[in-house]
Amino acid sequence: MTSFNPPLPAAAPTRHPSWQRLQALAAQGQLHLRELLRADASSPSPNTGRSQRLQLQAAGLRLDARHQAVTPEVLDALLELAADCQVGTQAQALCRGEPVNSTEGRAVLHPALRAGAMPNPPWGAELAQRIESELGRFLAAAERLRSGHWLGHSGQRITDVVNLGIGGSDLGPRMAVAALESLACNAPVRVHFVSNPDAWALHRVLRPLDAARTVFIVQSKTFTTQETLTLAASARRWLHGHGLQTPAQQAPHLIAVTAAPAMAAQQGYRSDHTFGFWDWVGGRYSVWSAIGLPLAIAIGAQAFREFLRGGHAMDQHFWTADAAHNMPLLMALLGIWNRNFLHCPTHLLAPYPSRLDAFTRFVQQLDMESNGKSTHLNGDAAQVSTGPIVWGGLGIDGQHAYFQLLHQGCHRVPVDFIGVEQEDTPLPLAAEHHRVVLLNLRAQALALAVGRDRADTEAELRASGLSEPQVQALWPHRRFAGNVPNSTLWLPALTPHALGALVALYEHKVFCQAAIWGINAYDQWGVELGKTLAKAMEQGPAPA
Ligand SMILES: O=P(O)(O)OC[C@H]1O[C@](O)(CO)[C@@H](O)[C@@H]1O
Repeated sequence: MTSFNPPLPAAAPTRHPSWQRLQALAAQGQLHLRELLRADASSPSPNTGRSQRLQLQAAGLRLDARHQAVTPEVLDALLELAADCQVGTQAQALCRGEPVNSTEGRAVLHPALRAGAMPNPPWGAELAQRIESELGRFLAAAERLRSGHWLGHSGQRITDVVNLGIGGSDLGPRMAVAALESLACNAPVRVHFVSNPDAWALHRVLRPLDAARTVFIVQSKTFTTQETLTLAASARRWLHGHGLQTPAQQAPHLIAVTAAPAMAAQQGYRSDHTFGFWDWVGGRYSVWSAIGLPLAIAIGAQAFREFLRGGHAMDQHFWTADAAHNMPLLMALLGIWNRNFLHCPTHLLAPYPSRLDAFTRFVQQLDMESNGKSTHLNGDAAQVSTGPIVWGGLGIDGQHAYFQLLHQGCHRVPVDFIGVEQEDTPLPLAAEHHRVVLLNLRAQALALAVGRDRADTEAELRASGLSEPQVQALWPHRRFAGNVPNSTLWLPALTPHALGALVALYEHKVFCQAAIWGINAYDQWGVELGKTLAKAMEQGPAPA
């Protein structure tokens, strides 16, 4: 830790008049979403009204937030809150490399990793040059593996790469490789991921592999994470057991990615097989750095650069769009309305494309490790609820599992649906699959918003021929309260560019919420405690 220098003495947002106005608006009670949507449809000024303000486009993505339970007055007050909390000023401080991670005295500059040859970068040309040089190094390694120029000890071409890492050193590249499977499945090298030090997790992956054709990438920002080092030691033992006994024999089969290259060197990793990043890249924001190497191997250097360009396109939008048209800011503000004023403690992510299955787990770390905080930057205990519990999974599967609770349970759970407009699967009936998927997404989003009221339910039961006493006995069980806030994000297709934009969108959303709540999104002292205790327990009896 270099210094303790909070750039802004952020305190509870409750001090702002806009917060109090929002409280008053929430206390007044709001129209049911059914009514809001009816009013939208009959609005004399559909181009300036609620509906228009809740539909935005950015970096090729489309946000439809018309199912959010906000009136124009609420939207105005939320925008005022963003202005009061100086979200824009805080975003500029981040880009200038100020130590916005104030408890660790660190800058937070992951947007620099995806900025390419941006003119006059706020973080300086020298840093931009260092980033480009490391990017060039690891992309060249990815291409050498893909083209068969990176050979194993016995001169054989590499067919399998196994990523060993956990948390941010696993979730980002794992999610992105799965999301871009239409590119990855044609790769000349298969990419596998192991994060869990449970022996079976590694054994399951290694069982069919040929050691002479396998490369391990040991990914760890700190190079001290016990889970990853346990896996790495076991991988080396496996190489040894398959005839690669000396360090020289093992060297072509081992790559390290870390912000602590000296630690990797101490453990015997060759410097030309070590790729670096910097302490100003948080683990959960590191997929844009050399931590993205498995992704680059799976999709190739050109497509990886396209992924970076997608992220940068969202950055440009975030930095330049005015507040009312700013997609990450709007998502953050709607989340704050749901969390702090409608008192929804959880937030569901429901991607519908099966290739986005791992996206929820990725956002869980991004959001919950960043905004799971209860201290304002000025040291005060949190006066407001901060990050929600983020959960979910593939929407279609959820429909047949936990969506019942969303429709008729006692919790109000805001939802982000995610869909793709264009399907690219080479199956004869792919268009029909896509139609069914989208139909379900749209039906769920609408059902959650409007529900089904007593009159409609009664009418439906009467129409089915039931007697009046039967209708009266049954309607409460069939009623859906609705009024569940939800948004749908549309990707044009599952491309590297769209995925990059989607990831950056959620990163900026998390940033905006932290800026408003006045918390540090970039430290994680809670998980550090568990690590320290595990080490202490290894050395002696468990502390009481
Ligand atoms: O990359 P490392 O240093 O192995 O850390 C892995 C993960 O551990 C954490 O520090 C805590 O879980 C995460 O923030 C990080 O992504």
